[in-house]
Amino acid sequence: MSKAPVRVAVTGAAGQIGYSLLFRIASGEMLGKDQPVILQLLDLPQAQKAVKGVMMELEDCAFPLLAGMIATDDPNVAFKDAQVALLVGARPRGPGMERKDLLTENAKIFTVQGAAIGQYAAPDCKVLVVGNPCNTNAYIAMKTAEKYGRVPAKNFTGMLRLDHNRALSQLAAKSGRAVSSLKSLVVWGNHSPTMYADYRFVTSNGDAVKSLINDEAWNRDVFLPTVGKRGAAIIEARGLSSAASAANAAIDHIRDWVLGSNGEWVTMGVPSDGSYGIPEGIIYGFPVTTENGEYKIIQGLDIDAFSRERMTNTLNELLEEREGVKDLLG
Ligand SMILES: NC(=O)C1=CN([C@@H]2O[C@H](COP(=O)(O)OP(=O)(O)OC[C@H]3O[C@@H](n4cnc5c(N)ncnc54)[C@H](O)[C@@H]3O)[C@@H](O)[C@H]2O)C=CC1
Ligand SMILES: O=C([O-])CC(=O)C(=O)O
Repeated sequence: MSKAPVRVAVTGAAGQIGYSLLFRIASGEMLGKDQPVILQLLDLPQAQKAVKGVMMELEDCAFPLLAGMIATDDPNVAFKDAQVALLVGARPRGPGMERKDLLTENAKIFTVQGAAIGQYAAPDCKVLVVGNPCNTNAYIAMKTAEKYGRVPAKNFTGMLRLDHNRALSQLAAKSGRAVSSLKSLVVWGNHSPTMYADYRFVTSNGDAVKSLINDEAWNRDVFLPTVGKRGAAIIEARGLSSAASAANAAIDHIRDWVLGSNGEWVTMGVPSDGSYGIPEGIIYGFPVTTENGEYKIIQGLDIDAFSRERMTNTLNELLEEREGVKDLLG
């Protein structure tokens, strides 16, 4: 018997990430090749015509798994009974801006959407915030939804997977090992240049990649800045922020969360439970494994002085961002 469709809400459906994301969700790449989906597409009133155009193209693909679609400018409709919610819609940054410069402009979106999720989404809805600054936006949505006591705080996550994937590719190129052979990478903290891509535990076919590379200056002076500033480099090159790679990371994040990571570590921005001294509730990039629709933070990793300094630096930025939105959360 075929499975019941899963309702997937996607915001910013008319945007560039939306255009790279929706077709892959509808083709089964996110929730599995046997899982029908209903797409619930949210965008602003002025973007509804463009959303209709995207829906026409989705129709024209005749995806066997696409069991239905709606378009709306009303968050309460878009999130109704959603089991997965991808919060993409927000203003992207342009050249010369940092992601946190978007905070005041985008933050309000996430109080409204957090309230809609808190009231109308399925109680086990898995929420991924992509719109920047994504950690703090996820925090805002989580705190707002919390007031309704339905969707648990642990279900609100932010996207560090693009940073994780970027770091994997850089490590593969430097070590000469296949990207698929690399295990146990972590990206700690905020999705911003302060993030700490920690390659100390990475192995490739049983070999320690740090020893293979054997170049601490490369880690500090090339690897960390390249990964941290990759979003800006793409804006500089394309004139637009990354879209297909961001959509790909969103698919990876939700797929692993729902279908499991088979014991592999992946990076998710999740509300801290106090692990590694990160204050509870802060949405912070942690290494996790996922199984049966739940994530578990990897415990007991050794944190050396260099790592602690980096982890504190990115935490301090998140604390500052939290301070900046406290009035919104009342
Ligand atoms: N976390 C990550 O790794 C990444 C995050 N991003 C972020 O994703 C966001 C979207 O990027 P793009 O798709 O390139 O932008 P875009 O400008 O192409 O599309 C954004 C869409 O969101 C819609 N929108 C704006 N406010 C909305 C609201 N209140 N409700 C529903 N829809 C709304 C717009 O009408 C537009 O259709 C940006 O904030 C960008 O910075 C981008 C790349 C990676
Ligand atoms: O850099 C940006 O503004 C878009 C983004 O988050 C990324 O590409 O990592």
